[in-house]
Amino acid sequence: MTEPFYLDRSFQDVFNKLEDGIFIADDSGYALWVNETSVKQIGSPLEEIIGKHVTELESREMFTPSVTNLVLDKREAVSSIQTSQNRKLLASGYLVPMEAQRDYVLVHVKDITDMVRSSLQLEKAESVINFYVEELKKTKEDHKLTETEDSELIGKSKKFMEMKQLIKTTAQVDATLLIQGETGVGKSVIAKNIHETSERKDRPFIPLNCSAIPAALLESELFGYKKGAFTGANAKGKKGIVQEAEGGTLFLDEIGDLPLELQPKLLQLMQEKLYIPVGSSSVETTDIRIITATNSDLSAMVAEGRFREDLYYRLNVISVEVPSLRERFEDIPLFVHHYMEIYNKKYNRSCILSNEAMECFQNYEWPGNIRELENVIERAVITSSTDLIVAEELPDKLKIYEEKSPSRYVPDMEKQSLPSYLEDVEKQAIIKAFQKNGSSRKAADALGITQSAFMRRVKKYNLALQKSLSNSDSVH
Ligand SMILES: Nc1ncnc2c1ncn2[C@@H]1O[C@H](COP(=O)(O)OP(=O)(O)OP(=O)(O)O)[C@@H](O)[C@H]1O
Repeated sequence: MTEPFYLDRSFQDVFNKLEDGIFIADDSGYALWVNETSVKQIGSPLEEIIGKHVTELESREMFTPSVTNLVLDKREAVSSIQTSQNRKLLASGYLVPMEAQRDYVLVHVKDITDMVRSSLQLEKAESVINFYVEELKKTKEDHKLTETEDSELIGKSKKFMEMKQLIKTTAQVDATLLIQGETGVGKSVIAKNIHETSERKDRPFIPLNCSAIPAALLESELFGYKKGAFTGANAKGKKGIVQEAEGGTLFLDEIGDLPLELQPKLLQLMQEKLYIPVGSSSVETTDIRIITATNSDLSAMVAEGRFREDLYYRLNVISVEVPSLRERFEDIPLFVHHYMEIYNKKYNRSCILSNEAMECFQNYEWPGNIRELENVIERAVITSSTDLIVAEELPDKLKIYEEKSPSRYVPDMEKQSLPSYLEDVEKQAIIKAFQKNGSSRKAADALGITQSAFMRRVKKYNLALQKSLSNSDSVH
């Protein structure tokens, strides 16, 4: 039985104005008084609440769990998340001790549905953000995989070291530079390296491939245009890359493809640091360093009247000849290791080249130079059926080599440590013995080691062994 409960009228008014629910029960758990918000939260008329035991209200699914019961059980303040009418409520119950009367329980109930929803949305948003951050990291890594680190110029051969010394010196002086060399030797990488080691390194490096842009558009691409310069032009006009490169370096690749009619304008830019945007009558000044590159024979083009002589001499203040890969064959293993590491990581493999395959790399002429070598390695890592890439798996063009010609392959102990070189040799021996003998026991016999020693090494190097290239039985 509930005793009559008296709550001062002014308290009732205050409690009824609250946006949070107030629920008062006696010390046996019978509801004595609730404010208007609480009635709405419970979702039942007042007469179905007052005088009822909280266990009954709970069993009629007006709310669950009952915080009043929890307070009465523990005889201390309790907070709990309640569910009522599919909403989430934070209910905090307090035992209020009374001197003259029986104690009672006061429960303060805050609707936190929207907060929970936004925190869930926040969680979701966070997980989406995390997903994109991870994807971005991966993309960055992939990007790093194919783009050599700017400052990293691979090569230790004498020819390459001499060239490196020259570019180191020229980076410091602000002179115009012409980089010459076959396709894929690294002219663009060198231009960027020069910029990044020069005093202009904090300003933009803007590359433009003269052969990639139609001759008619090249002038506006270089110098920009004023509004209304020609039909189809952007109404506001457009900045040229000369302006974008201000203070930095403009790298003009394939300069041999610069149309004859534009050549005087480039000469004016180089000599007087002046240019006129298309459709403009005013002359602009600029402060940029110009580096150009070509794989054409510019002096022959001059002789044939296809390139202006004065511009040729102006461009060629300092000339850097980048050696072809066949002129620096000692560097081939460095590039092989470099790209093998990159593509093993990218395709989750642990491939190595057999000595014969490395010989093929060393004996091939590489007309496409480093770019071609990179492509061959990527293809081999993708297509090789075992971790040992053998000569037979290489493209036909590489397989044509004189069996009897002395090998040019000398392991580079500066790039590869002795233990890592010996590991490569051991891996090769294991893979080959298995391919030849078809079982781990016979392969171990052939190598003069026990079968368990053989298997230990297979495990150590994580090798996926196959009997032959066409046989897919693997050891594990
Ligand atoms: N010394 C080097 N060290 C590391 N990577 C290099 C080096 N030289 C070239 N590469 C790589 O070789 C590839 C070709 O280089 P790059 O594009 O600079 O050649 P290029 O001479 O400018 O070619 P093209 O004449 O066809 O424009 C790139 O992937 C580049 O990262």
